[in-house]
Order: sequence, then C-alpha cells, then structure tokens
Amino acid sequence: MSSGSSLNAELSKKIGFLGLKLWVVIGICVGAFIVSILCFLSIWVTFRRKSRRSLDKFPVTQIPNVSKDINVDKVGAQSTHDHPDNLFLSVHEKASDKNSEKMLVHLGTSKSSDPDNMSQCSSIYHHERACSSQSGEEGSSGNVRKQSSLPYGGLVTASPLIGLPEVSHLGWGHWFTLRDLQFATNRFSAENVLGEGGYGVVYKGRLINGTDVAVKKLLNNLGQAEKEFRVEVEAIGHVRHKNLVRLLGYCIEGVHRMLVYEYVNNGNLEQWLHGAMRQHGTLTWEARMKVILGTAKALSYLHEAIEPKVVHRDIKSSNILIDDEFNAKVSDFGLAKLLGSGESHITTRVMGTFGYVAPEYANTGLLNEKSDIYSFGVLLLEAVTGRDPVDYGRPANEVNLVEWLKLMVGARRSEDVVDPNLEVKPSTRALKRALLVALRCVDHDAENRPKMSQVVRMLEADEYPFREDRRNRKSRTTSMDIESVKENSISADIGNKPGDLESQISETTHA
Ligand SMILES: Nc1ncnc2c1ncn2[C@@H]1O[C@H](COP(=O)(O)OP(=O)(O)OP(=O)(O)O)[C@@H](O)[C@H]1O
Repeated sequence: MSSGSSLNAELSKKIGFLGLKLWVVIGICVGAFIVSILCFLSIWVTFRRKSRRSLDKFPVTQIPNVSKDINVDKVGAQSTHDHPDNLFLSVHEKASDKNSEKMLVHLGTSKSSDPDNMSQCSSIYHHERACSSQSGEEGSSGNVRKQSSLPYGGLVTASPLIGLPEVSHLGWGHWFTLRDLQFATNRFSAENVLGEGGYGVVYKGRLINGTDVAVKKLLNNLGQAEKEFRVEVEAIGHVRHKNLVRLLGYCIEGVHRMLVYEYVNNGNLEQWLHGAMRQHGTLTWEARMKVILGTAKALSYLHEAIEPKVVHRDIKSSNILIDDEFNAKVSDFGLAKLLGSGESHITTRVMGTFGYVAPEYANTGLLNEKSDIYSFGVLLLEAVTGRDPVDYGRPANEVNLVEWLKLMVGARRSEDVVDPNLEVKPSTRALKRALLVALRCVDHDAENRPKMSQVVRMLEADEYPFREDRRNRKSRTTSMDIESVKENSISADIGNKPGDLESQISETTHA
C-alpha cells in the first residue's frame, strides 16, 4: 500500500517539462506512438490499393481496337505534353501499365488468285508475324507492346526495354515509338539520310533485331502530309506484292509522322539509268525489262487485283527501287489515293512529277489509273532510251522524251532510240515490242491506253509466245467480251507478227 501510494506520488509529481505531471507525459508519448503507427498503416494500405488499381486500369477487353479510326491529334495544336521529350516521359512513365494490346485494321480483299498477287499472308517479309496478328493470336505472347493513353488524345505504344516488340501490330505491321526509330537511325543522323523527296526525308535504319529499314520522316508542318499519312497507312498497310515495297509499320507521336519500310538495297531505276549506280555498270536490256515487267505487275495488282483499287499517282524511275536480284520494288505510296470501286476517277490537286504526268491529269486534275499507265509508258521509254523524260540539255525537239520518241519512230528510226550505253543491243523484235507497249501507254487519249494486265501480257509475250499463241487461237473460236478481244488482238499484234510492228508503231504515233 505504501509502495502504491509512493508510485502515485511519484507520477503526480510535477516534472520540469512544461510543468506537466509525469503520467501525463507518458500518456502523450504512448498516444503519439499509436497515432503514428495508425497513420503509417493507413498510408501503406492506400498506396497498395492505388497501385493495384493502376495495374487494373486497362483490362484487355477495354483496350480500344485501333483500326481505321486511329485518333490522331491535329498537327500544330500541341500542348506542352506534345513536345517529343515530354512525350517520352509520358510514354515511359506509363509503360508500367501491364496491358497487352490487339490492334486490328481492315484487311482489303484480293480479287486475284494469281501467285504474284501475294496479298495478306503470302508476303515475303515477316509474314509469320503479320499472319499471326491477323488471326489475333499475338495477345498472349510474353513479348507484347504496352499501350498507354496520352494527354493529347492519341494512343502511343511503349517499347519494352529490350528487343523489337513482336506484336505491336495493326494487323499488318509494327507501331513504332519515336525512340525505336531514333535508335534505329542513329537519332536521324545526316549519315543515315538516303534521300529527300517531296514529302520528307528518308533515313536508313536498323531495328534492334537487326532488320534494315527505310524510315520516311514526313514533313509535319504540312496539313496535307498528315492526311496523306493516314491515307497511306490505311491504304497500303495490308497491300503485299513481291514488286511493291513493303510497309512494315509506322510511328505517330506528337507532331511526328513516320513510315517504316523494308529496306531495298540496290538503288533505284533513276540511279541506275542516270545517277550514282552507273558506277557499278550499265543495266543490261534484260535487267531493264525485268524491272519494267515487275513494275507493270505491281501496277496491275494495285489497279485490278485489290478492292478498293489503288492509283499510285507518282510512277517515276526514282520510285522504282531495285533489289539485289534486280526485282522491281515500287515505292512511295505517299501520293496514293484509294478509289472507290464505283468511281471512275476522283478529282484532286495535280500531283505527280513533271515529265511523267498524263496530259489530262495535268490539265484537269482528273485522276484514274489511266494516268498511272501513261507514267508507266514514260518509264518504259526512259528504260529503253536511257534518257530523262524531260531534258533541257538536249536540242529543242528532243527535250520531251515522248514527243521525240514519236518523231523518231514515225521516221522509222526506232533502232536509233536505244540507250547508246547498252553494250548488247536488244533484238529488233524485243525493241519494237517495248516501243509499241510504251507508245500505247502514252496515247493522248486515255481511253486508248491498255490496262496494266494487258501490258503485263504484252511484255511477257516474248517469254511465252506459245501460250499467247494458244490463247489467241482460242479467242477466235470462242465468244468473248469486247475487252478480251481487244486484249488478244494486241497480244497477237505483238506476239505473232513481228513484221507488222513497224506499221503498228507508225499507226500509234500518227494517231
Ligand atoms: N524502302 C527503301 N529502301 C531503300 N531506299 C529507299 C526506300 N525508300 C526510299 N528510298 C530512297 O530514298 C530516297 C528518297 O525517296 P523518296 O521516295 O522520298 O523521294 P523521291 O522518290 O526522290 O521523291 P518523291 O517524294 O517526289 O517521290 C530515294 O533515293 C529512294 O531511292
């Protein structure tokens, strides 16, 4: 009892701290300790909940399919977040979101079963990936791309730290980040520049997985460029043909718009005929015709095998890339426009390149596939003669290639138009075949120009004379529509009656 009362007395004793009794001080300390523990626990619980919620933020089923309606911000209307560096922060801050994505785009349908017309999965490049993504099977892969939403309303994918993302697909290709492409092109260094065209600079790049690519960095301050970009991506992403440069994917971040193509390693036709590649030798006649035939097949595919058809709009020698087996790879769909199947033409601003542009297109802006066919005719004449379509360095009557050609052929001097650099000249028959095809393509009247599939057959007639022969015989005995009668008569003219070629050509040029 006495010890209890002495403890009480001790506790009740005033101590020096603010004059409080000792038990009050002890009580305060214990209380503060308990409160701080509680605070710590509640902060910890809140933090746990938040981080779990952020992981669950985009369940896979809620990730929007990215298709034709890719949400693109307006160029020029950028917020501070749109600055590329800020974008990087945004993207990579959000990269921890554990979301996979499945992006689907509309796949065009192929009307053709021609093995050359390798639409969709039958591509020569990365086809397994493209096919698996088309069937939507990539979502479960471990190496998936993550998607995050950005303040400007676009959707951006974030790269994993290592390796090329396997499945950031739009059904046909990759959705690259700016950082992927900066890495690939050595930060878009001057040494990587392949050239500059009307729509931007093209850089050589190497992806992290070792694939060589050509990155076309579009000029971003042109309203038109953004439109072209979207048209291009949507129109050609799914288009696959062995004579078309394959689009592997694209990048869209802030003001940046870039297209990533397969790299074609052997220059372009313009360089081989007139430029840097001449130091490697002169393209033989056979190589020229192989390139021309490949180009014709690519155009035939674009015009006639896919729905909706595609008009290239800028066929010219610098857009005909060449691989190391001298296969043509038609590039630059930056000017391509889709044509609705019901429309015979669309009106648009005059584009294309001087010297290749069909007369009616230049005058009226009316555009259909016949203008591509005119440009193809000019290209063929360029390959035969080694001359530029327009060359002001020549005498007045030779400046315009088409006009000069008509004059020469009209004067029965076709042998004199062949490129003097060719060591081995083509046979007369092969030369006249090429000239006749070219002159029909550059017919002033668009209606008289052959379809590209007819052009392909005409050019191939030499390779397959017996097949053409059989077809022609058959055509005489079966009832056929007007189109095929016309086509077969052209084949017959070319394939079977070489003696008539001079007069055919003269007829064409004097018409
Ligand atoms: N996929 C590619 N592989 C290799 N080189 C390419 C590729 N795409 C373009 N190039 C090269 O890049 C350069 C620029 O090409 P681009 O298509 O931009 O310009 P262009 O054809 O000269 O002009 P335009 O834009 O008027 O068509 C050309 O030398 C071209 O050969």
